[in-house]
Amino acid sequence: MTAARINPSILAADFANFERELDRIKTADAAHVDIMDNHFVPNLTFGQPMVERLQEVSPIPLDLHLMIQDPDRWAPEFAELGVFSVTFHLEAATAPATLARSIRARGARAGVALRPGTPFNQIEELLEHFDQLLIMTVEPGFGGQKFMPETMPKLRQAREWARKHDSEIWLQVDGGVSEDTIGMALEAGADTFVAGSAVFKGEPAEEIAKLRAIAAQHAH
Ligand SMILES: O=C(CO)[C@H](O)[C@H](O)COP(=O)(O)O
Ligand SMILES: [Fe+2]
Repeated sequence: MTAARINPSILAADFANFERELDRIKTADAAHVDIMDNHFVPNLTFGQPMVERLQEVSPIPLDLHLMIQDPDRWAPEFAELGVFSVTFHLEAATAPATLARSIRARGARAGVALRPGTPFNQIEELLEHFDQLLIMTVEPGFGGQKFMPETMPKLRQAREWARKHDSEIWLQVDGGVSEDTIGMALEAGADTFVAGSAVFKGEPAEEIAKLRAIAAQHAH
């Protein structure tokens, strides 16, 4: 497996200083941007003008996590902004495979996310259309929640699927990822790690390096 990717979530950053905060995580692989619409989840964050500006100032690629209703309508517009990846929730989408094609056609990687309660078999048949699968390890909506180990069997199923299909799909986990929990997700087959509070609780560059070091140990 290639080296683990660490994507800090700017949901845990200082909202008054995004340019500076993005600079503090420049050693990461991508900045994870949580888009919430106060309908799909009970929280509200950023819209397109904000993403457009983040895209201009960020030294690293943007990894968008859309926690919104009607992604069929909005995800292509976000992809249009030139971001690295756009992930929408399966539970909110009407035509997931068509949407994946439309995201890719705009030059972004297409991702699909599953809530903790959504089983793997609901995405299995469609997974070949995606570049990345996001397995939520908390209920989407808020940072700082506790990692749910009960989502690990689903991650194992996804890793097994990738092996069987000789697929290079990235398997991402998001929610409660820290020095204490990243090992569990690595063992279950994740290769991309979103961490908000764990990165911004201290000096981000140091916290990113710690997570990378743990991942490197697991690789051997
Ligand atoms: O999608 C999310 C919440 O819905 C965030 O990306 C996630 O919660 C990251 O925060 P933390 O690492 O603090 O759990
Ligand atoms: Fe997220």
